[in-house]
Amino acid sequence: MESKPTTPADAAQIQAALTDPRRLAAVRDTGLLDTPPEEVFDRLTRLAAKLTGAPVTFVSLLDADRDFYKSAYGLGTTRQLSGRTFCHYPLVSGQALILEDVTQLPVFRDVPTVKSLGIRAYAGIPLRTESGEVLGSFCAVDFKPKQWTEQDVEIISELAHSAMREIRLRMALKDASALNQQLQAQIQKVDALNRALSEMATTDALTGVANRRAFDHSLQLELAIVERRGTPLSLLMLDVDHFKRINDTYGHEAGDKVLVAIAQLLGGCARVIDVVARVGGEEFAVILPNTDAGGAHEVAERMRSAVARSNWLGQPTTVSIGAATLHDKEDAASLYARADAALYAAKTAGRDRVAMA
Ligand SMILES: Nc1nc2c(ncn2[C@@H]2O[C@H](COP(=O)(O)OP(=O)(O)OP(=O)(O)O)[C@@H](O)[C@H]2O)c(=O)[nH]1
Repeated sequence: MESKPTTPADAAQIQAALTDPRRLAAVRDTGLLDTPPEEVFDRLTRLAAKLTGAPVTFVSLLDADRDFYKSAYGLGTTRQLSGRTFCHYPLVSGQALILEDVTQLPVFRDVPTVKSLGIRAYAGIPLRTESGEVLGSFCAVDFKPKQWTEQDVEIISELAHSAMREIRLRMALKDASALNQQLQAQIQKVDALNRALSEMATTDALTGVANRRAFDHSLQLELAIVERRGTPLSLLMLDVDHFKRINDTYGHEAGDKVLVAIAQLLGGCARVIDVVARVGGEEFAVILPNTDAGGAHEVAERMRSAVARSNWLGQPTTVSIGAATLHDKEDAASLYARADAALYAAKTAGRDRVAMA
C-alpha cells in the first residue's frame, strides 16, 4: 500500500513546523534528546525490522535543525541527521507517509537521504502527543522499492503507539518527580515556619530565654516529675535593682542591652536542665530541678555575684534574688508566691542580695 500526499509540504511549511515553539518545547520535554540508546526503544525498532522485513527502522525526534534517533536499527552508528528528511513530511501532514519507491515521486526523489543513504522505500508514522504536537516519527525504510502491506503499516503503527506510550510515561514520571521536589520544598518551608512559630510561642523575643508561657509549662512539668520521683525542686525569682534608674540615665535601649546581658549570664550560671525565663519587664525566674534549698542558695549567690561583677554601663548592675524550695504537696502558684515574697524581702533588705523563703 502507498499513501501519496497530493500536495506534499513545501520547505516553508516544514521549517515552520520544525521550529514551532510549542512543538519544540514538547520535544525537549521528553528529556530524550541526546540520550543514549535504550533497550525499551531498541526492542521496538528491532521488532519492526523483523516483522516488516525492512532493513532499517528508527524512532526519530525532530529537533529544530536535526533529526535525533532515540533508537535506530540497521543505521550503524548514525544517531542524528540534519537537512531535509522524509520524517519532515508526516510532521506537517500529521498523517502516515507510506512510499513504495521514492525515486518515482518528483518531490521525494530530491530528499538528500535518497542519495546519501540510498533510501528507496519509506514508511513513517507520526509520534503525536495527547495535545497534538508531533514529536517525530516511527519509521521503516528500505534500500530497494518495497510494497508495504497493510499488515506492515499496522505493525509500524502499533510499535509507534508503544514508543509514544513509553515517551508519555517518561514525561509523567518527570512531572511527578518535579512535583515531588516542589512538595518537599513546601514541606521544608512549612516545617521551618512551624519551628519558628513554636520558638516564637515559647521564647522571649528580646533575650532569647524562655518566656512566661514556657516558664509556666516547664514549672508544671517539673512538679509532675517531683510528684513521681520525690526529688527536690527550687525556684529563683530575680529582679534587676533600680532598673528604672538605668533606663532613665542611659536610655531604654541600653536598658534592653542590660536585660540581654543578664539573661546570658544567668544561662551561663545554670545547668542544662535548669530553665531560665523572663517572666516580667526586668524580672527573671529560674527553675532548678533536683535542687534543695542549699543548692538553690548556692546557684542564686553565683548568679548575684556574676551580675554584680559586670560592668556593662561603666558601673555595676545588681540584682536581688528570692529563692524558694518546694514543700510537700505544694502547687506552682504557692511556690511562685513564696519565691516572689523572698525577692521582695531581698529588695527591702537593701538589694544586691539573696533571700531564702
Ligand atoms: N529597657 C527596658 N525597660 C523595661 C522593660 N520592661 C520594663 N522595663 C522598665 O523597668 C523598670 C522597672 O522599674 P521598677 O519596677 O520601678 O523597679 P526598679 O527601678 O527596678 O527598682 P527596684 O526593682 O525596686 O530595684 C521600669 O522603668 C520599666 O519601664 C524592658 O523590656 N526594657
